[in-house]
Amino acid sequence: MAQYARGSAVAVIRLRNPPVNALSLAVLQTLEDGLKKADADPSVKAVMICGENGKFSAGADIRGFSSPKRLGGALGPIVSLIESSEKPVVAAIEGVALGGGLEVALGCHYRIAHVKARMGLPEVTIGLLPGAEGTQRLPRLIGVPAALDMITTGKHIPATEALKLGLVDEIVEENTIEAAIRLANKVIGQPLGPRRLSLKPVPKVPNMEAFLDEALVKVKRQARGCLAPELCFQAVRAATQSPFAEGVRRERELFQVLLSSGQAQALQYAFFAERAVRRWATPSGASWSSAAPQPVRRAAVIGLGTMGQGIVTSLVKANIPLVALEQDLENLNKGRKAVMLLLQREAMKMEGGAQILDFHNPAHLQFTVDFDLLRDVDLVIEAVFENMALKKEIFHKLSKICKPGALLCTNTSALNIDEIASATNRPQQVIGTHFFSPAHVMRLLEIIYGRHTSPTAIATAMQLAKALKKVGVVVGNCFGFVGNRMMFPYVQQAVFLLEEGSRPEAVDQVLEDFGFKIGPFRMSDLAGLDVGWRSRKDQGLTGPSLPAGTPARQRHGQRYSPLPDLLCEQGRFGQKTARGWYLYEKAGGRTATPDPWLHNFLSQYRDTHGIQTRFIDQEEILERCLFSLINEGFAILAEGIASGPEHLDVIYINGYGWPEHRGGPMFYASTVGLPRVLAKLQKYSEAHPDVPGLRPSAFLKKLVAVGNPPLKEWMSYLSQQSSKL
Ligand SMILES: CC(C)(COP(=O)(O)OP(=O)(O)OC[C@H]1O[C@@H](n2cnc3c(N)ncnc32)[C@H](O)[C@@H]1OP(=O)(O)O)[C@@H](O)C(=O)NCCC(=O)NCCSC(=O)/C=C/CCCCCCCCCCCCC(=O)O
Repeated sequence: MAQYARGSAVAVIRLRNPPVNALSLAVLQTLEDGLKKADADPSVKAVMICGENGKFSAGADIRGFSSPKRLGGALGPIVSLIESSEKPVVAAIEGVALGGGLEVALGCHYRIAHVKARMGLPEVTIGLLPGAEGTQRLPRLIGVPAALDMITTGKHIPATEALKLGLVDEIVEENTIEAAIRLANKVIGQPLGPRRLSLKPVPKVPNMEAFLDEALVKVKRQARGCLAPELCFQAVRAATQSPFAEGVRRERELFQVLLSSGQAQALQYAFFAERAVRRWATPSGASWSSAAPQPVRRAAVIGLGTMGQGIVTSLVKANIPLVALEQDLENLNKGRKAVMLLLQREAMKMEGGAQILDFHNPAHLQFTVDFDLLRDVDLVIEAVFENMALKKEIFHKLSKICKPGALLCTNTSALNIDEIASATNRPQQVIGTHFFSPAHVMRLLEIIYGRHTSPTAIATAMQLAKALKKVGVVVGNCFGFVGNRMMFPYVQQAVFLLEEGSRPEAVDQVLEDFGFKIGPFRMSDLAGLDVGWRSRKDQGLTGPSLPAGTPARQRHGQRYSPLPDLLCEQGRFGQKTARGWYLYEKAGGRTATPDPWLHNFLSQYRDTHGIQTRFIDQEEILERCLFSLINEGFAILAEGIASGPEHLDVIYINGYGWPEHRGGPMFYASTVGLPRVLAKLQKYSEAHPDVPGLRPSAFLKKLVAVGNPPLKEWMSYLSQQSSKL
């Protein structure tokens, strides 16, 4: 609702819809009523619009977009109504003014903001554009380059930047509402024409067309198949080419295109999924609603390799004092140097960074080789390399040294949390925290509870994720947890496709065209082929422990491809050795070039194993890779490793470069239709009976049998059926 109050010559309209004053139809109705009332009341000389509880508005109620009938172009005409008011209207912006909220403010004649307020038009991030005339007013106010940047990226800007851009007239450090009322009183009677943005011309940019053409190339490159950025661009371009009213018509057309696109639904699903996973629960009944986190006043990181360096950087950025520990002085000095470099780079990106990131102060960041300094920390993150024996040794030591309440976290991408916990005297305080590389950049934190992990430990790890500005997703303990477990069959299919006739660049291209940031082979070259090789050796799948006489392309009766092992045996570890699935310009180089040596090697390999090379089309590449990954997702849900499909989707979007406009793998499966996913898996499984990853999961079959229910109902079928699965 919006609340109308009139105590003086200034009428106050307060947007009110907790927690973020989203603009529902009811809020809009009362806003409209308030404006009309103020207009009709001769004692009212000016109007001030603000939001309840220190927040202006986070924009249109996103949940309303799922029933487009009800939207009916509701907001644009109200923004016009504000602008055409004969009495000055002042927006008092506190907290956030986002999307439709900022568009309301753009309709006002004056905008005054609190210094801590943030503003933005983030519609593009939920697959839309600012459809309440924002694409036409913003360029008129702050110019095309700045408006394009805000509208096509959706970034939030602080009030100080908004002032520099001319988006607000004034910023205040104290009471914004009082300041806005003062301003409203001051401007009573002043001409409003120059304050009406729809009447202003779009400021000229020298060589506007060339500027726009260049901007479009950049927008398209960054969009990677997502429609909204380009349509946002087109709406702004319309502002530069047409009068206001025509630009608004164009904006509406483009808005409707986006609203009915599947992409907007996927992105809005992703928005709510990210919030839904905060409400974690485990099969034993522990949950966010009853578990309280314990404070983390001081932390420690063990191991200053690539992961440890990123984790330390993240903790410093979150202002958590910490001790960084290495096994010896040589590694400590190497690690310290790398961390300092990372922190300097991060500080340069931040306004006032060097002061904010106080990393030269040993009270905030201390480097040591002395385990004893870990006695009084509240939380330890072990980030040494993936070796069970080493990790157990460290945890055994930690359980002797650390104070009783300290939480012991292991950064692992696959190892058994229970086994690591068994080395301690406090398994209830051991938890997996799987960071993604680079750890100070990637948003995902997979949080893995073991058999004995306490609800407090989970709540504390989730709280840590929040402090680090990461998305924490709580999952159960199994090999590879959720993310990597789903990745195994995907990568396996990619390699099988090479055996059968494809090439790395063809497979990568299909998956990158689908929207992945990087295809499986480029990804593998980046991560280093030796990582998987070491793990396969540990599992006895290759290397000296492989029993003599094991067939080259079979393990435990299942199809196995030795191709990645053969590359490693040739010293081809990917980017670090300048050769892997591709060729690179130098060791550590980034530019992947298809490698004739590899093509030849693949042909010889097929000849050796009597494999007939065949042409594999894009559809088969996409389906085999994606559907096997999705199939594993259904198995994970059935086993209770994750409490809902949203968890899997949030993990894939934030940790594995899954295109957000496709909503995550499980959402994607729901849009393809589960019967189709099942039919395709059945087809491929019949063709490859020795590949368990293609054998449809019982849960998927069940969902198809009950009539392909919507994703939000999937888990209810699991509880009815779990005993029969
Ligand atoms: C920065 C935030 C605002 C706050 O972040 P944070 O403090 O971390 O809190 P969160 O956990 O993110 O959010 C708290 C809860 O609030 C929910 N939320 C947040 N924003 C919205 C929203 N816009 N709509 C609905 N719900 C919202 C959030 O889900 C949390 O609840 P829960 O935990 O999930 O239960 C941050 O939240 C943020 O960035 N929000 C999104 C901002 C955004 O994207 N805004 C743009 C929205 S689109 C828009 O404005 C488009 C305008 C174009 C034209 C529109 C024309 C039609 C308008 C009419 C609308 C009619 C709707 C009909 C519905 C009806 O009446 O029934």
